[in-house]
Amino acid sequence: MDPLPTHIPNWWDKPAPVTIPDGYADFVEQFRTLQDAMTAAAPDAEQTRTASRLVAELIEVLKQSETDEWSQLSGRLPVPGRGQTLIPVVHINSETEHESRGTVRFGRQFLGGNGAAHGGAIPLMFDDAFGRFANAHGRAIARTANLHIDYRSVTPIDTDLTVTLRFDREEGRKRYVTGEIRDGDRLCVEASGLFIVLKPGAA
Ligand SMILES: CCCCCCCCCCCC(=O)SCCNC(=O)CCNC(=O)[C@H](O)C(C)(C)COP(=O)(O)OP(=O)(O)OC[C@H]1O[C@@H](n2cnc3c(N)ncnc32)[C@H](O)[C@@H]1OP(=O)(O)O
Repeated sequence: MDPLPTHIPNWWDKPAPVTIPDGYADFVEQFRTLQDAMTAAAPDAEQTRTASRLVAELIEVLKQSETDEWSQLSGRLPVPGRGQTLIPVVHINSETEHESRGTVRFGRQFLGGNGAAHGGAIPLMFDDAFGRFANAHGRAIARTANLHIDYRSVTPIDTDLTVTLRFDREEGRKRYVTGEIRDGDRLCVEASGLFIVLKPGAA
């Protein structure tokens, strides 16, 4: 068994504190709604031109504050989903160092087909949720080594689903986590992941 490193100098240490402007969390949520609306829409030519012009304006506004990875707001915010508009948001309702319980709702942007969530959105959700949980509660920083997903039944979009994550065990630098998604009592997904604590100096 590898000894745990005593210090983990890595990219997690790099970001400087940021100031989150008023309204930023609402903007992030609006952006997610935009992605859902985009997916659900069937605009005519006039609506397409209008939407395209407005998105071009939005891009121009955001590019005015373009910055490097260590100064951007997305990905490190104390708002649901850390301001990551690509990732399905898990809202945590209760958490201990061993178990985390919450909800997720796959919006229209995550549609795979026929009302079911896209099979790729589900591991994306678990990688982020497991990653946050495996690194929480004072644990040293670890990265995903593997992720296993069993699609037990259809995961519906636009439905509040329960998410459970469990920190199963730690063996040296290896952390094993498991999880599931349920629609009511019905099991939709079972997942497991291996996270490995970075070696000293690993980037
Ligand atoms: C607060 C912040 C909030 C932050 C909130 C954050 C939320 C976002 C989180 C997202 C998380 C990610 O997506 S992270 C990005 C996706 N992951 C990556 O890019 C990782 C790429 N891979 C790597 O960097 C590396 O392979 C590592 C770090 C995973 C492991 O490399 P290493 O450190 O050199 O480890 P190594 O010595 O080879 O192996 C150590 C032990 O693990 C085993 N091992 C290694 N890889 C595997 C594997 N895939 N499957 C099984 N076992 C494995 C080895 O056999 C060995 O076992 P034994 O001989 O000791 O028994």
